Amino acid sequence: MTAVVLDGVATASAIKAELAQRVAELKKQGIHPGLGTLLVGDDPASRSYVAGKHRDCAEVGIESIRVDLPATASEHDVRDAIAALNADPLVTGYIVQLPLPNGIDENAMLELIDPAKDADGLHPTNLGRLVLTVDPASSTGRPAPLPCTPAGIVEMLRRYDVPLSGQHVVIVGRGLTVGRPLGLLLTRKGIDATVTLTHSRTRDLEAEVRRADIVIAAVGVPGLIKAEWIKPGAAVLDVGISRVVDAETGKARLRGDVDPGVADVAGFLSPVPGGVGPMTRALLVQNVVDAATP
Ligand SMILES: Nc1nc(=O)c2c([nH]1)NC[C@@H]1CN(c3ccc(C(=O)N[C@@H](CCC(=O)O)C(=O)O)cc3)C=[N+]21
Repeated sequence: MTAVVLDGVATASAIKAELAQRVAELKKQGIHPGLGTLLVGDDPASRSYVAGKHRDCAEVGIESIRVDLPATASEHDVRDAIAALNADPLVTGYIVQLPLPNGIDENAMLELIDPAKDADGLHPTNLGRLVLTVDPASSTGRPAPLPCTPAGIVEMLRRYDVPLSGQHVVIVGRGLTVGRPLGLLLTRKGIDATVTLTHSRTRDLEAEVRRADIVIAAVGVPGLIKAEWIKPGAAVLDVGISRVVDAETGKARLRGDVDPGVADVAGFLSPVPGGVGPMTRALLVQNVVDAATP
């Protein structure tokens, strides 16, 4: 058996085409969404992600405003940049690219973001709203922005008709941007998955993964999830991105958390690259467009 590939590039393109139409309508009403990015330091991976986000904005027809600070920037400099983004009327939503350099308190910086401009859904107010909203159908007012990777994962599963209600999802990794908010999102009413949230101290990871209808791996350990761990037909979504040097070619390449042999056992596979990464970016643009929509 060979898994159906969950194609994040094609799915993200479809979402961006829908967003481009919404943006054209907004512009007719004089509303111009704009994404700001704040990048501190010169990590090449972070640079390439930020560049991708600006390309997506151009594709959808929204402005993007890029703020880059050197690796030597102080926490005070970062605070000033965040205050400027909060005040800039051209920036209707923005992100602080993580990780920040050592010595800068990430959580303290996230708290400084204006929650109304929080395109990543990582301000404590918006994370709090994610916790508070068990049933989105019964909540009133503007929905809080969702963290982009969890939202992208759910959107991908929806568009491929992978059932979630009552299904057992095993998440590998408890990080701020993926595992923890994803567990909250998947257990909402209307989605209704059952979630096991595993991490580096989980006693028997293999045994947990074997029980899963859906496995979502977001830890950054190349090849951690083995084919023998996967229930035949299960959906496997790879969210890990590690840069490794290929033993044969000597070139740097991307490796996910999922061993390639999983493709022979799984029913669905979201690969790296070309899976959840592009979906994350599409849902970021969606958050910006949503925030600008009256
Ligand atoms: N505040 C904040 N928000 C984030 O959403 C955020 C962040 N910080 N820090 C880092 C992670 C990582 N992340 C990715 C987004 C897209 C791809 C992506 O498009 N990946 C392509 C390939 C990219 C490549 O070739 O390097 C793919 O998987 O096909 C990857 C990684 C967002 N993150």
